[in-house]
Amino acid sequence: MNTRLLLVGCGKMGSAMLEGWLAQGLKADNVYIVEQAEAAEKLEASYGIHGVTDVAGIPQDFIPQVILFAVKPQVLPDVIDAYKPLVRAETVFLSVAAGKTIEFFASHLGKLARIVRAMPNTPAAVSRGMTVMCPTENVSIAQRDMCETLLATVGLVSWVEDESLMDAVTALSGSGPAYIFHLVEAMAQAGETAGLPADQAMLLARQTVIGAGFLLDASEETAATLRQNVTSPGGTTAAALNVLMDQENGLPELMTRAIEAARKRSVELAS
Ligand SMILES: NC(=O)C1=CN([C@@H]2O[C@H](COP(=O)(O)OP(=O)(O)OC[C@H]3O[C@@H](n4cnc5c(N)ncnc54)[C@H](O)[C@@H]3O)[C@@H](O)[C@H]2O)C=CC1
Ligand SMILES: O=C(O)[C@@H]1CCC=N1
Repeated sequence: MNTRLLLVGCGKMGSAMLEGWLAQGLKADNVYIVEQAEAAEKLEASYGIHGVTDVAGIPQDFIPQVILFAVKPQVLPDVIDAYKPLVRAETVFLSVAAGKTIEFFASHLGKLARIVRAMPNTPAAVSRGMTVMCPTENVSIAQRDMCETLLATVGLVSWVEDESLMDAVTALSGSGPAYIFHLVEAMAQAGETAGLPADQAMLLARQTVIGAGFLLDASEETAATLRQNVTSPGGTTAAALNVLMDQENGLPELMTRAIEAARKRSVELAS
């Protein structure tokens, strides 16, 4: 956790990873963050990290091993060119921006830039993230290992060689936490419709999703077996699952449409 890190953008995703890394012992002194003035000051005050508002604020003798872009995909074209002077063999450019391709980074930073396109998710803040990465060929094994070590401290890591799969990854695990939070909202709403007071319905929905997640994590059984363990033949769960698992209008069909919409949006964000 002694990686020299330059983090560009520290909003919801950047701070989720940063909180996870600091909790795991990343030395604040090894981190520079480029952010807007107010955010940079807050980061300095709360974490003792070097916050700057511009690449020009980074000392010449700070040679980052990783430059992590965590700004919105839409602002990257205005931001990226300022980092071209930092291209060096010992520096990996790691991007978490949805949709932004390796070709986009190479076209701005040049062919010598070592680039890893990554897709994390916000549970990284509690070290339960899922990150998928895709490297350029010039990224050394040691640099792949360094990126993997960094992201593995805040969750699980997986790699893909085929970059086009990053759109599906983004749609599944990148956006996925939002689907689960919406599931909590939908269950609470349905509980209210079934007659429960709003705050009690939310308590039950939250704890059921949290408990199911913990059980899934602790158990060696598949999700299908854990589902079957709840389902008594002819009982209440079977009645609900008849609705949720309906071939035409059930959750699998709805989820397929939702994930396809997210995947298509990821493709669009490339341009
Ligand atoms: N929020 C999420 O769950 C996930 C987000 N991502 C990706 O992470 C990136 C950031 O997303 P969020 O954190 O959600 O957005 P955000 O809006 O919370 O954070 C972006 C940050 O960039 C800062 N910023 C804007 N212009 C800047 C500049 N010129 N230099 C430095 N910082 C600047 C903003 O002040 C803001 O704090 C996006 O590319 C998104 O696709 C990836 C995976 C999951
Ligand atoms: O919604 C987005 O575009 C980003 C990428 C994955 C999660 N949040």
